[in-house]
Amino acid sequence: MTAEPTRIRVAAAAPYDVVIGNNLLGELPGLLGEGVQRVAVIHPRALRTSGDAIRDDLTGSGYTAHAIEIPDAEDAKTAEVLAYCWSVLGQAGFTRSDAIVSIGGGTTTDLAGFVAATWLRGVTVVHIPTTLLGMVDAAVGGKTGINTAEGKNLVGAFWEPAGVLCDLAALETLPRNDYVSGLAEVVKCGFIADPVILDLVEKDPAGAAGPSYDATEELIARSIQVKADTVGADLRERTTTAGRAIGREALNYGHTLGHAIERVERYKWRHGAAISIGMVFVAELARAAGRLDDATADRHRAVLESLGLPVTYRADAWPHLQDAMKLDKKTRADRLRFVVLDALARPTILEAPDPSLLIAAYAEVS
Ligand SMILES: NC(=O)c1ccc[n+]([C@@H]2O[C@H](COP(=O)([O-])OP(=O)(O)OC[C@H]3O[C@@H](n4cnc5c(N)ncnc54)[C@H](O)[C@@H]3O)[C@@H](O)[C@H]2O)c1
Ligand SMILES: O=C(O)C(=O)C[C@@H](O)[C@H](O)[C@H](O)COP(=O)(O)O
Ligand SMILES: [Zn+2]
Repeated sequence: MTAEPTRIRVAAAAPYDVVIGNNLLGELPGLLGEGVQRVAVIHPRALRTSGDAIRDDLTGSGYTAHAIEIPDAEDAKTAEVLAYCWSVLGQAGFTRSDAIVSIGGGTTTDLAGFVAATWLRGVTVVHIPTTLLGMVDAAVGGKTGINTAEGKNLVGAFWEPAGVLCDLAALETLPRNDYVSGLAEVVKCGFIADPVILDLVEKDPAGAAGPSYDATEELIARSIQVKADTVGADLRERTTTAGRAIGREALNYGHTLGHAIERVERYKWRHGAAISIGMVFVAELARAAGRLDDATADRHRAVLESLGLPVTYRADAWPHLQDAMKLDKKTRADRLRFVVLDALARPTILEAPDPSLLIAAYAEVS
């Protein structure tokens, strides 16, 4: 007997489910909806076999299925790859009643989501994330986009999927480094909203660093719930600061410095590794600003290090990182804005911190 999949609803304008389980392909036609004739399956080379299996399935169900193979990892999130996808869709005659399916990690779902948002000003997309990071974060919530030389995700759109299918079997083939990178976003959800996540990781960090941990499914479901609740309350990241409450920006915890590191590394680093350092940095920043207690600040380094994630970066990179942070999406005019914690699970915004605080915080991670 197969266990029933877990379903987490995302309260978008058109609400959709994130489904967590095994063998979920049977759900795909229902998500594509009525009237779809052509489906483009966008996947990286590493997932060609899975892409082919989906196309065979779709063909068997009467669709005309096209493959669009894209480069691996961040090399997919470029204007050139976007234009290539548009040209395949154009040549295959894709209309507004046709659809896109993405299968891959967060880079694939970000790119494919943006293709769907822009083709004919928006067509249906279903995401099938195959990395931990894709399942708990990238495929959920409708942020799509690409990088430019100037910064991470600088061009994009909000475009919600019709559904997200997380087949846990995909995690079995994921390289350990990529699994651990996804755990950075899981830990992020623990710090900003659901501390039970931190308890589950701390109970057995060596076990938690792989998909066969007995709490893996709970970690995934809890993280998706945090993401679904947060985006459901602020789909377009419009709640910046209303009193102490912040909206979707909370999900950007650790990303101000993290994205800057990714740019300095010319997008060759895994996202989660950069975000890990970014979270330790903002914990130190909050501590230096007198906002966060020592125990919670120290807990960041301890939990991330216990998973094998990096917590330090090159001291000499600071000027370049500062430059990159100026183009962070939370920045307003020349005022940097950081998501920090006032306490565990109490995210807020620290606006235009004194440069001495930034230098002190960076000294702690370099
Ligand atoms: N849109 C959002 O809300 C959001 C949220 C978080 C992160 N992101 C973005 O997600 C991206 C990172 O995603 P990622 O960490 O999944 O990286 P990724 O997409 O580069 O995947 C990591 C690697 O794993 C391979 N892979 C994927 N699935 C596999 C599987 N099942 N078995 C074996 N190999 C597999 C890929 O080919 C790649 O080499 C970043 O660009 C980041 O900016 C977006
Ligand atoms: O969904 C969100 O909102 C997030 O901030 C989630 C992040 O983990 C993710 O990396 C996102 O792509 C960052 O968004 P950006 O707008 O800072 O590029
Ligand atoms: Zn992220």
